[in-house]
Amino acid sequence: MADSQMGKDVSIALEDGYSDSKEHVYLEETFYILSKKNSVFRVRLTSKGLSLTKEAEGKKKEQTILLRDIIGSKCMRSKRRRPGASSCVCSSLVGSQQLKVVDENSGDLDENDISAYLYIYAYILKQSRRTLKRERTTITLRFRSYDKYEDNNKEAQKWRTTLKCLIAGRSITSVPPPNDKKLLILLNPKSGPGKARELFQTKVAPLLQEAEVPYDLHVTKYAQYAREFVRTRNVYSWRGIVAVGGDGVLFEVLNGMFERLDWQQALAEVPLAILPCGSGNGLSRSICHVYNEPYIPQNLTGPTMALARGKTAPMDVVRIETKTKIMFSFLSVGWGLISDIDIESERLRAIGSQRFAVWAVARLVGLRRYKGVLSYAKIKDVSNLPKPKQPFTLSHSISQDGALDSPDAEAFIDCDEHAEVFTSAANGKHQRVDSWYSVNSRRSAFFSTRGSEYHSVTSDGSELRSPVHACMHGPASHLPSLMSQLPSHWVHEEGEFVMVHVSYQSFIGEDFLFAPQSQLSDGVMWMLIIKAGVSRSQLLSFFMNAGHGTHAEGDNDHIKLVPVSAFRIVPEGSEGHLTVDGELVEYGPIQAEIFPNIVNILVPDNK
Ligand SMILES: Nc1ncnc2c1ncn2[C@@H]1O[C@H](COP(=O)(O)OP(=O)(O)OP(=O)(O)O)[C@@H](O)[C@H]1O
Repeated sequence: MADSQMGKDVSIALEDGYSDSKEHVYLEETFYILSKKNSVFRVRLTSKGLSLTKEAEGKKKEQTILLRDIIGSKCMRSKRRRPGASSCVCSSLVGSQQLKVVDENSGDLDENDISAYLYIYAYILKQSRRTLKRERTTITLRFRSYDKYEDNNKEAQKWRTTLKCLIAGRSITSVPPPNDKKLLILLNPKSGPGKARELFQTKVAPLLQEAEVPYDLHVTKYAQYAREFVRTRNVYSWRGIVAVGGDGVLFEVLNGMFERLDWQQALAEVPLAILPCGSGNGLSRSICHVYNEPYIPQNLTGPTMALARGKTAPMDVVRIETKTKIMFSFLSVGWGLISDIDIESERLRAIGSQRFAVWAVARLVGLRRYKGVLSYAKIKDVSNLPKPKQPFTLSHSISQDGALDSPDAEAFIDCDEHAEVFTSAANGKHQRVDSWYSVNSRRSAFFSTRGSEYHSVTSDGSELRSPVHACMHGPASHLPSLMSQLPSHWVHEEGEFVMVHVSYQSFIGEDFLFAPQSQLSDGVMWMLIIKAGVSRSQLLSFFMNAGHGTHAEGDNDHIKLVPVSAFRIVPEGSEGHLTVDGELVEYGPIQAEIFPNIVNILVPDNK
C-alpha cells in the first residue's frame, strides 16, 4: 500500500452528491496524511475526475476535483538537503512544511528518498462573497510502496499518464498522448494599457507550463503584423492561433485567414482564440458569458485553461462591405455614439477600460446626431431559428475578380498594394531571448515549457520582407452591391440617429451586456437603434443599465434592439465614425451579412 503526503496547500472544493454510479474508476489507491494522524485518503481517478474520500475517526467525507478543472500534473523527487541541515536524511517521513521537490531528472535530487511525488494542478471554481473565481490547488501524492525509486516512479507515472489521457479525452494507454503541435501566440504589446507582455508572462505562461502546452510566441511589431503573419505562414503547423491583446488583434488574425486562398481549409482546421489584454475585450467577455466561465479583468486563468484543453466551438462571422474594402468581423459594427466614444477615447488608453465611461460622459454633454438611411432584414422570430447551415458548402469569392455582384467591381478591389510578406521565420527566431525578460524585471522559469519558443520581433528588422498583393477571399455575398437597390422585404428608416450599433456577441466590452440572448453561432446580429430626440436622461439610464443588459428594455420610442440577418447604413455627409470590431473604417455606405459557423474558436470546457 502506498503511503502518501497530501501537500499542505491542498484546498479542495466540495462537490456534494457527486457519486454517480456510472462513473468509471481507472485507478485507486490509499494515502495517509502525514500532518493528521489516523486520517486516510482513498483516492480514485475516475472518468469524472479525482475523487478523494477522507476517512478520519470513523467519518467519511468525499470530494471530487472535476477533470475539467485539472490542467496537468508532474512527477517529482525530493530535493537533496543542504549539508548540515538539521533534519535527518534517513527519516522516511518528511514533514509537509519541509518538502522540497525537484524535477525527476534534476542533478539535485535526494538519492535517499525513494518516493515519487505526483503533483496535480487544478483550478477550481469557488464562490467567494459574490464573485465566482478559479483558485489554484495542488494535490501532492507521494508514492513509496516499493523500496526502489524506479518502481515508485512507475506507479506515479501510471497515474500521470492515465490523467493525461483523460484530460485529452483519449482512450487510456501506457504512453501519454503526444503534444505534437504548438500553439501560435501573437501578442500585441500596445493593446489596452500596454500590459499584454507582463500579463502573458505572469498569468498565462505558468498555466501553459503546468498543462505542458508548447507554444511559439511572436510579439507584433506594428499594426497589421498579425494579419500578414497569418496570411503568409503555414498555419497548419500550429494547433491553434491565439491573439493576445484586444479585439483588434483577433480582427487582424481573422482577416489574415480570409486573405489566404485556402481560407476554407485553414479556418476548418486551425481554431482561433483570444486572451483578453485590450481595453474592450468584447469577444472574450462574451465567450465567458456563454460558457459560464467567470470573467475577471486581467485574470486570464479561464481563457488560458480553454487554450490548454483545446475544446472548440463554431462561431459566426459577418462579411462587411464598404465602398473600397471587404472585411470579416466577429464582434460589431458601429455608427455614432458608441463608435465616437471608442475612437475618441483612444487618448485615454493608459487607463484601460475606464476610458469608455469617462468619454461617455463627455459625449453625452455634447450629444451629436447623424443623418442617414438605415435598412435591415429583420429576423421575425429569434426563438425559432432554423439550425445554421454548414458553412463550407458556400461558394467562395475573391474581392478582386469581378465575380462580386457589383456594378462597379473596381470599387471592391481589396488588394493592398503596400502589403508585404515575410520570408520564413528561420532567420528572426531565437530561443527565448533576453529582450523578453527585460520588459519585466523578473526573470521567470515559466518559459521552460518544453519546445516553446520566443521569437524576437523587436530586433533589427533583419527579417526579409517582399511585397505581395493581399486579396480578400471568403464566402460570396448574397446581398446586392452596395449601391444597388435592396430587396423589398427589408425595413428602411430614414432620419437622424444618435447611433446604430450592431453586435453578434453578447458583450461588446467588458461591462456592456449588449445582447443577452446572443450565442456564438446563432446566425443573428443584434441591431441597437437610438434615434435623435432621445433625452440625455434616457441615454444616461441606457448606459447605467448596459452592465445588466436591460438598456433596451422598457417603453422607449427612441431606443430599440432588433434581430437582423443583414443590414446597410448609408450616412449622409462625411463627418463621423464607423467602426468594425472597434477598429475605424472609412466613413460612408456600409453593408453586412452574417455567415454562420465559419470559424472554430477555443472555448472553456464548462458545458
Ligand atoms: N506592435 C504594434 N504597434 C502598434 N499597433 C499595433 C501593434 N500590434 C497591433 N497593433 C494595432 O493595435 C490596435 C489595437 O489593438 P488591440 O485591439 O489589441 O487593443 P485595444 O484597442 O486596446 O483593445 P480592444 O480592441 O479590446 O479595445 C489594432 O488595430 C492593431 O492593429
